[in-house]
Amino acid sequence: MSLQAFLQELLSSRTPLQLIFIASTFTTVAYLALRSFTKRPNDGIPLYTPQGDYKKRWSYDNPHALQEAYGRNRNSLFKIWTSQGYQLALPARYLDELKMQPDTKFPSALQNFFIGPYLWPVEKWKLDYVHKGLHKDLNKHLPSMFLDAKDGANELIPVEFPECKEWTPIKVHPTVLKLVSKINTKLLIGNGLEKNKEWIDISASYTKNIFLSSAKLRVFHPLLRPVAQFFIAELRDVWRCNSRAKELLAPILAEKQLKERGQDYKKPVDSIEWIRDDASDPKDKNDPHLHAILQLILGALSVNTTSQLITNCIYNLATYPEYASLLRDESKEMLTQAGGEWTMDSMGKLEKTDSFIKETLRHAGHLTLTFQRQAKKTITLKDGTQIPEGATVFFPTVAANFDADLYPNPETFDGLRFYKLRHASPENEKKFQLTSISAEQMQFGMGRHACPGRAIASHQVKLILAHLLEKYDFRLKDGEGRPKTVLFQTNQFPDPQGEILFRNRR
Ligand code: HEM
Repeated sequence: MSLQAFLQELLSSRTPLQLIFIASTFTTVAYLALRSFTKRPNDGIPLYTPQGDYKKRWSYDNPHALQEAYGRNRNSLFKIWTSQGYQLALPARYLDELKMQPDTKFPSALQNFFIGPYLWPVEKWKLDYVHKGLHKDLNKHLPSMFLDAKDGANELIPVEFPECKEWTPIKVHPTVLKLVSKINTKLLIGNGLEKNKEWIDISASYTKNIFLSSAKLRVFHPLLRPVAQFFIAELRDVWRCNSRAKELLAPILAEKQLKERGQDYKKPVDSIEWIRDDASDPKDKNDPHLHAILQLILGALSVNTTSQLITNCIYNLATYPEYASLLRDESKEMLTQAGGEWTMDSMGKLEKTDSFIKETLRHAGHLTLTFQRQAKKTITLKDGTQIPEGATVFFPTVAANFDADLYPNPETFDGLRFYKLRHASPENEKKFQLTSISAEQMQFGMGRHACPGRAIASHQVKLILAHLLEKYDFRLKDGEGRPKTVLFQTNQFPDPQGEILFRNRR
């Protein structure tokens, strides 16, 4: 009998008095459990509590709450209440010392953030195959990935974006999400899966469901989650997608095994192969259940991040029309120089476009904090400061992004901000590119677990923007401002319903 059926049976056969007893016992246990969950650890690290209703602010005003906290404590470690319990915010000066700490001491806390065991029923360490495979192989194969991304953009943009003879409203985020979902499936998995509508639908909806499932699970104390999980609709959807993805990947894995026995076999370049190569447990190599979960996680890390950035860029092109012609001219010039075909080299010359995208990411990155790590052992820093065993730490990226000492007039959208910084001195050339990482530029994290996909993401965003700029003019709808940014906890999403007017260029 399933747990849900058991609970229904239990409740339906009780008298009203017994039901009152069960309900009050459950409430008391939940109350005591929640109290223990929100108890502040006594570790001597100063606590900062943002003004007003700080719990509500964490969920709905997170960027400003973090900016306020950072403004008062930017040079020291401080503790802050988060929806995952108390965590430690790092000052920028500790990042260099911490960035390459080994996983045995200081692993990424991304899995904890998602409360992985409820979403992904596999041994926890096996989820590491994703980032290990990508760090090792993705950038090695960047040239062939770039060709796939280029072909994908050429072929699919005309399919996903309509002809617009007159000004036509387009819901930007769902359109871009579908496009990126197809291109990423083509370049990361291939094997025809990019043409499978069901896979594309799963890949496009998975991220939303894993975020919502973990946000809802977090409301419950860990002791209550084994029961609560069955009542979360989005989590049931995650399980359904996991098992459907397994069925869709099984024939691809079977075909791979068959083909590799052939004499002229040439191993294809795709992320399934990178994971198969790295699988230290031989039975994982062809396990469709494990591969399904790993591919869905990879999709979640790559599809939504990239499509949110492209959506925000389009919102900004419509809001600040002065940039459209500037970027269009740049892209026309570089494409002509390259003989009419984009190459990785010519993409690298799109310096103004690179700056515009980076400024968009500074203003509206998908996460307000990055570099989330968990101390498995107490870490003593060079200045004697201790990060206690078990503590989760993060860097308040959104606060650094709006720090006036780092970025003058931080609220102003200056699409050429990083272009100007890049040309301020010869040694700045490499420091202020979209994919550059430093304590002032933490949108892709830092160190051992910094985003391995940022180079391909950068190419993809530029390719898609160059195509769209060549084909369309953009503007906001009459009387409307830029579509808003939706905030929830540490996430910032471009309005998924936002519409922009597109018109074929004349
Ligand atoms: C605009 C697009 C993207 C943004 C803003 C972004 C941002 C991030 C951030 C903030 C992290 C955590 C870094 C840290 O904790 O230090 C991360 C991790 C990761 N990203 Fe990206 N990402 C993007 C695109 C991609 C793409 C296209 C891929 C794959 C092709 C990808 C694969 C990954 C993986 C595998 C990790 C985990 C790395 C690890 O734990 O070692 N990302 N990304």
